[in-house]
Amino acid sequence: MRTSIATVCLSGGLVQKMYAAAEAGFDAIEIFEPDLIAAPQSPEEIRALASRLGLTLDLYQPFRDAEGVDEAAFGDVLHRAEAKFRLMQRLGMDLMLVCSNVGTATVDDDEVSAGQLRRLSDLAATYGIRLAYEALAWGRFVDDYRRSWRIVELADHPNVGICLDSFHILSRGHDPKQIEDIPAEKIFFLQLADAPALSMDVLSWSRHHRLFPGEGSFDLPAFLGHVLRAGYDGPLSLEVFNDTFRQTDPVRTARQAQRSLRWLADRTAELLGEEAGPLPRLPEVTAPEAFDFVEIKAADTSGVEVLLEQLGFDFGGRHRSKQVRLWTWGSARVVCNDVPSASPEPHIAAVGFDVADSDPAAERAARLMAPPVHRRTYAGEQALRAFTSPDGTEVFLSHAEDWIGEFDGGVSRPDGNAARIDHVNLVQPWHSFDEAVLFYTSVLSLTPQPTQEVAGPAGLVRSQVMSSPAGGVRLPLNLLPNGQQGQAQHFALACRDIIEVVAAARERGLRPLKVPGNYYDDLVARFGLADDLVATLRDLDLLYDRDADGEYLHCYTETVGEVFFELVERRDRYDGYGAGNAPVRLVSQAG
Ligand SMILES: O=C(O)c1ccc(O)c(O)c1
Ligand SMILES: [Mg+2]
Repeated sequence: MRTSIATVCLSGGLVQKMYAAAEAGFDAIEIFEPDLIAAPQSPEEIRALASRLGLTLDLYQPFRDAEGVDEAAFGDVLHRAEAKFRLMQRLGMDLMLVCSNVGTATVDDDEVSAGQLRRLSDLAATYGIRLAYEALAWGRFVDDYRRSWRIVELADHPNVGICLDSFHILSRGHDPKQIEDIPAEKIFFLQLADAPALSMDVLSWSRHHRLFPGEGSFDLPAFLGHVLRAGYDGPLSLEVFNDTFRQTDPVRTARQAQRSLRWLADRTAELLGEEAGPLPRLPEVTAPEAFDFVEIKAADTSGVEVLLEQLGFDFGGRHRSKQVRLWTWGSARVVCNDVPSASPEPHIAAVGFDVADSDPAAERAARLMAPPVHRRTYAGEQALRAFTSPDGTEVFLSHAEDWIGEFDGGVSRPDGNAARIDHVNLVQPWHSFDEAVLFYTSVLSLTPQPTQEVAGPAGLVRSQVMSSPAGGVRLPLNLLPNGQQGQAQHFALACRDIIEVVAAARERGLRPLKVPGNYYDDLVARFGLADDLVATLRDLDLLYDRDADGEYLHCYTETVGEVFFELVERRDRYDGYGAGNAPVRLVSQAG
């Protein structure tokens, strides 16, 4: 599998982009013309650098407004093209992308467009250059790959084929299955991009919001499956126009891009089975169905430990060699760590996921270029496998049975209300939110749920949950408004009877986050709950939600440093997070 990336995906100057692409292991790049024009290096220097870096220059793009024009205008097109063919010769390149006319087309006639592409191909052939014709989703007349293919077929020239771009096809809802009817030798190039589901004009969607495969909501494995079934064996090239990636570290973006292709190849191979050919597979990992532990770090974790005890956790002992203490409540395990770290404030530093088999899971993470975490272990201690996620939280692949004996704690008291970790909510920096979605999708096989937005007093909070098929692991990723980062990560503990748990916790001194009276008046109006239930909710500062699947009762603790806790009780098959209550929480927390 040859991998390629368009320079438009990365920030920086052309040379910087090339170093980043090479560093991330790409075989090739597409040169996006504005990058070359702005570069201080000559085409010969760029060519030599590519060769030194082991990159091939696979596509020069884009050449615009070539076809569907009147004869006078077409003379100018040939003139403009010839200058580009000369430039491509200096670069040592032989494939140019011609995108469907968006600006100057006046003739809506396939025969005319085909004739012009044929003449352009004749000229290209004299320079040893081939043309890949791409239907842009907003093309003036040609905005559908089936039409661009018909025109290429009519042009009937060995130097013209088509370029397929997943964005233009999937954003318009065009059926990609008919790609299989195109002869492989006529698919000259393949560009891949994902995108979030948005309802907006396709041009703005394409120029600002494209994502790497696995980060959005297009079905890229199915799409690539059709292209490979057609027999395409050229490079898989990423072409992602994205406002965030244009301003973040190109080396990191390029690695993220390479990770996305490795994930995509694996998913497509899975889908195609025998037909997949030489697509590289990743070691298989079944999504974890339980959290193993959460680690909280702080210069002083005592405030957190007081809260844990009030909630109902038992002290699970000190670690044999490390300065960490364990707290347990049912299958919920929290490790408190006083070792100095990035922030002195209490924060979630690590999350352990109970994966069925940690060796292949770790091998898979390594193949996906997840940075490994090294922690000192002593003789007789379990060397746990861990990787750093994009936001810096360490992700452990672990089983409590393997490490719990390293703590000197006693047995927890029996508790009919024993909790388990229901979800862990991690705040994401704005520049790595999409990368985090791909990280958890690819490394842990979690599935992204639809994005939600919640209004808080300081701005909108964007939230996307990554979850396992049976809902045992739920990982809401939150993007906070500007200036609110570094605040308010939390994890939720699910119990059987929250009313009993909160009443007991209050006896131990817990003060849940205060909920305003207006909220309970509204609950009565919305759900018509019985008076005594509303009185209990009000008394205990419990929040409530209900949908067709069941009910959700929950409450929050106050925030200590950067963390707070949530208690939840899911009734029946309720699968949400009380999103409607989030504005109330956010205002209370802003206090
Ligand atoms: O947005 C554009 O103009 C544009 C240019 C070249 C492409 O390959 C493409 O998909 C979009
Ligand atoms: Mg394209």
